[in-house]
Amino acid sequence: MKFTKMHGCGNDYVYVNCFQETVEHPEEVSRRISDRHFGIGADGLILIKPSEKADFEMDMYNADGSSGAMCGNGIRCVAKYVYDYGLTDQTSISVDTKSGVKYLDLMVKDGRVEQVRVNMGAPELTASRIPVLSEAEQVIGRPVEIGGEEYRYTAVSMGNPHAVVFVEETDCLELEKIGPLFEHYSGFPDRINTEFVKVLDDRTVQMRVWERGSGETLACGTGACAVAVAAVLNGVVKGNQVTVKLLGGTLQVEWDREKNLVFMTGPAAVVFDGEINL
Ligand SMILES: N[C@H](CCC[C@H](N)C(=O)O)C(=O)O
Repeated sequence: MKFTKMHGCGNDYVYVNCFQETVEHPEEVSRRISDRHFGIGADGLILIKPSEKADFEMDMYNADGSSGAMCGNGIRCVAKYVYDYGLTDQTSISVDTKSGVKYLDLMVKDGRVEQVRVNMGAPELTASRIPVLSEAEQVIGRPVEIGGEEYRYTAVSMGNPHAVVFVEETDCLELEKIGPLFEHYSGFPDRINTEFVKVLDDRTVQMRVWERGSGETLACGTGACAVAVAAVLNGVVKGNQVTVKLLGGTLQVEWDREKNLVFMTGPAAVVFDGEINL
């Protein structure tokens, strides 16, 4: 199977051009190739497919083989792939995902995509639709006890579920301990992606993330969007543009309140092309 290894802010996936390749049992393939010792090493697998509804389709799998409904860093890399590898010459494209069709603007320099701006759609705040179990209609800064500790979290879906927790410090967090406790908490029926966020100033936050199905990653695009929405809702930033610093890079997120649309802008990079016998 031919593949291209790419990353968005260090959130790295194996990309397969399914206009040319056929991938049987993608869940199993994702588990195998994601292993950083016995496989290629990645946070998961992303298939780039033809689509009836959009210019392309993104079919994303986490490292544990579970299907991901949306992937912010991944969709920026899909945009870079289809332009740089000649599947399109358009700089505005649409990509269908399990969370609907997304619209992207590609910023090209010397014939290659450097940055991508993604219309990530509207944030979902209704608890039952995220889903999180809560007696409240929306979960904004509400208490939850997980692993014997109390946290305050804000629940946001960007097509996939997120729990955003504001903390004093992120560096000292033992994510490998608390991450799985959040991911598998009974109050999150479909599991959840969890972001731990430190506010740096009234426009900037830094975050770490424990991703559903992949563990700690260096960045999470949908997570950065959920964090920006949660920061505005909790009043910890001014305005509606947030700079989100992640371990692997920085994303710019804007929540257009009139249109209720979230826009994420960030980089995408190719690491190498390869071929693997599965
Ligand atoms: N782990 C996520 C999918 C990948 C999201 C993340 N890598 C991003 O950039 O948005 C989930 O199961 O919902």
